[in-house]
Amino acid sequence: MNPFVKIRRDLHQIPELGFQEYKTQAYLLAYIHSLPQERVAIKKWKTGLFVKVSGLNSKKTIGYRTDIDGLPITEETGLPFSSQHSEQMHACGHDFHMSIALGVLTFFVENPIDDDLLFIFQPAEEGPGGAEPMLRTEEMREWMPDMILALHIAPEYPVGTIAVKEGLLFANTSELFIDLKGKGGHAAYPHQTNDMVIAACQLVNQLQTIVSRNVNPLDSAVITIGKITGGTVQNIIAEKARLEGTIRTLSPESMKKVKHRIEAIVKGIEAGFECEAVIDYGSMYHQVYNSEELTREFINFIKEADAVQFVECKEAMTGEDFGYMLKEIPGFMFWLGVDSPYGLHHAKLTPSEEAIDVAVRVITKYIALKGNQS
Ligand SMILES: CC(=O)N[C@@H](CCC[C@H](N)C(=O)O)C(=O)O
Repeated sequence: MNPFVKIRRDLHQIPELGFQEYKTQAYLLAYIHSLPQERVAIKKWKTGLFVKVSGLNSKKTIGYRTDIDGLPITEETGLPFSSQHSEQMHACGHDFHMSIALGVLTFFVENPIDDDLLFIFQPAEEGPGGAEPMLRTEEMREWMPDMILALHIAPEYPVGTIAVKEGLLFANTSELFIDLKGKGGHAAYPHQTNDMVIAACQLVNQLQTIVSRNVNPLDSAVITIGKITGGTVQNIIAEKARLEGTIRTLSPESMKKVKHRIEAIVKGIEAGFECEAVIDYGSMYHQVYNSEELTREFINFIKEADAVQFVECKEAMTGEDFGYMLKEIPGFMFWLGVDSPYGLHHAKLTPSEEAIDVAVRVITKYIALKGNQS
């Protein structure tokens, strides 16, 4: 078995949520320590890692970033190497991202190039976000890359496909939490209460009018409420309810407008139901904007490469805190085809492991080309 497929399977069994990636960090460290150490320097940051591989005659540093956290999902793949952690799963491919990063890292430890390489193993991509605080660290300042790249698995594309575009690739995101508090009471006396289950239902419906009525149809936005909680038991009218969701927009300006509308609608619910509402926007991610020049060059490289097909994709409403890194460092993110019948964030996501070797080969070739140019 390809050693990086084995690594993917090991990591798949130990998914951990943002900033709790202790076993993952220990696994990554044990593997990296097993490599020849002459050119390797490691710095821990919370549950993440910075790993520098020194070049032979460095003029610049090339960064490669992988995320390392899992999601709160109960796995339903039935795979023999399924998650051993209850209600946690690598359902967004970060096990793939990490094994590919280790494959690339191993190659350059064994085959050094001119330039230095910085591998960033970043916690908490699914939330609350590790990229922005990592950027502010002394370690990052000291080892700041001159360019950076990252990938994300794409279940909808076949293995051997790389999909990318110049400019905007992923949306601006903001989490959304709304707490409603009214007056609970006996199920048979609704006239004496302010029912927060009804308020929450109304609010969800009204929030969905923002995208259809307030956002320019030629622009795009998404408001998804992924979780509703409220009430205590079937014959008590709920005093409290909570909505948890996320907002996606194609520009920071649209994000402001959507939030303004959310606040107006929530005020209306407060007035209409005589209840209190508190909005919390949680964490926000800057859009992923690919450097035109580097992406164009990468696309030309892919077009020439054996065993990979280039697909020019459209922007997606997914979010990625890698956007913060791209705000400060020229670079790009791309989609790697992994051909899964179930999509990202699904309990049955089963990406094809053949994509791991494809990715390691293509990325090492690209980095070798860039890192021997000085
Ligand atoms: C690639 C991907 O799926 N990323 C996540 C990022 C989530 C950020 C945050 N927790 C939010 O929901 O706004 C995504 O859901 O797009």
